[in-house]
Amino acid sequence: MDWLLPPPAPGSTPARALTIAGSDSGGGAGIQADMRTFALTGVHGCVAITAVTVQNSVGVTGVHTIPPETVAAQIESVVTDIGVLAAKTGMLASAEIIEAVVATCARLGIGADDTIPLVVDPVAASMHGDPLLRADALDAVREQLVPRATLVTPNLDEVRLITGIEVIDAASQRAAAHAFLDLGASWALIKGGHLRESPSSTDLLTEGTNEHEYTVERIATGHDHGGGDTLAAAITCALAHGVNMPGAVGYAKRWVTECLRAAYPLGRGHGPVSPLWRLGGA
Ligand SMILES: Nc1ncnc2c1ncn2[C@@H]1O[C@H](COP(=O)(O)OP(=O)(O)O)[C@@H](O)[C@H]1O
Ligand SMILES: Cc1ncc(COP(=O)(O)O)c(N)n1
Repeated sequence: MDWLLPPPAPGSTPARALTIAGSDSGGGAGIQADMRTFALTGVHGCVAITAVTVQNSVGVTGVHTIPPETVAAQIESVVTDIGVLAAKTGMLASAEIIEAVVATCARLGIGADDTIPLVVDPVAASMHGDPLLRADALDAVREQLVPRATLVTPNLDEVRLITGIEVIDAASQRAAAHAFLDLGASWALIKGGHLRESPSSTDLLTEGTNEHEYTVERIATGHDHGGGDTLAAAITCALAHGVNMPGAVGYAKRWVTECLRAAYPLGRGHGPVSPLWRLGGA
């Protein structure tokens, strides 16, 4: 495991990262997935909660959004005191919350090259198909959130929703990446996990000039809840450690692949990908 990020020395202040996302009461996705990956990577995680979801392994039965000014205040509070080296967004729930997050990030130098990298996972729905973003928030995603992103990490359903592009092969995956760059993201990572009939899963990263492909043989598991969050959280950790973008994505792919291998059943539905493999159980 010589590819892992170095752990902090005991008692020293670790790298800090911020997640701006929703809470998953089932503990597999959202804020909880991010904090699992942050902690097991040796990164101190700060949080700005955008929504409380009532969620278990079967689905989402309730969403209670946090007032946008409280979301903004959480970000401001931790960034101005604790200081973060990278940040990510997950479920942002509404156009009002997106506007508050983008304005606060702009003021604090998060994203769009103001030095603190911002990873945007444009979460629209849970894996069960339950909505996590209001339909009228898509314009705010396109016009405000994506242009702030140092990196945007959509899955193929989010690509279709945000750009209208149906990814079916390498050419349409490339077109999707360029559509996100045209919207204003600095880098785009188009995840291939949803091409379920393919024997491998390929993610494509580009900033418009260079392309990087990350291919992993498809792991057979019904337990992949929180996979996208875990990938984006691991990228955020690597960026907080100063790794460059292609290296950070390479690191995160190895991380999420181990987490997919270690995924476990939970409840009556889909279990989570698991960073608990890091604890080294037999
Ligand atoms: N069965 C699988 N085997 C290997 N890698 C996978 C598998 N499913 C998803 N991945 C990878 O996990 C990450 C999350 O992917 P994806 O499922 O596309 O997004 P999301 O979790 O946001 O829906 C990506 O890096 C993807 O390539
Ligand atoms: C609070 C929250 N954030 C994100 C997801 C997406 O994760 P998944 O696609 O695995 O359901 C989720 N289900 N809940």
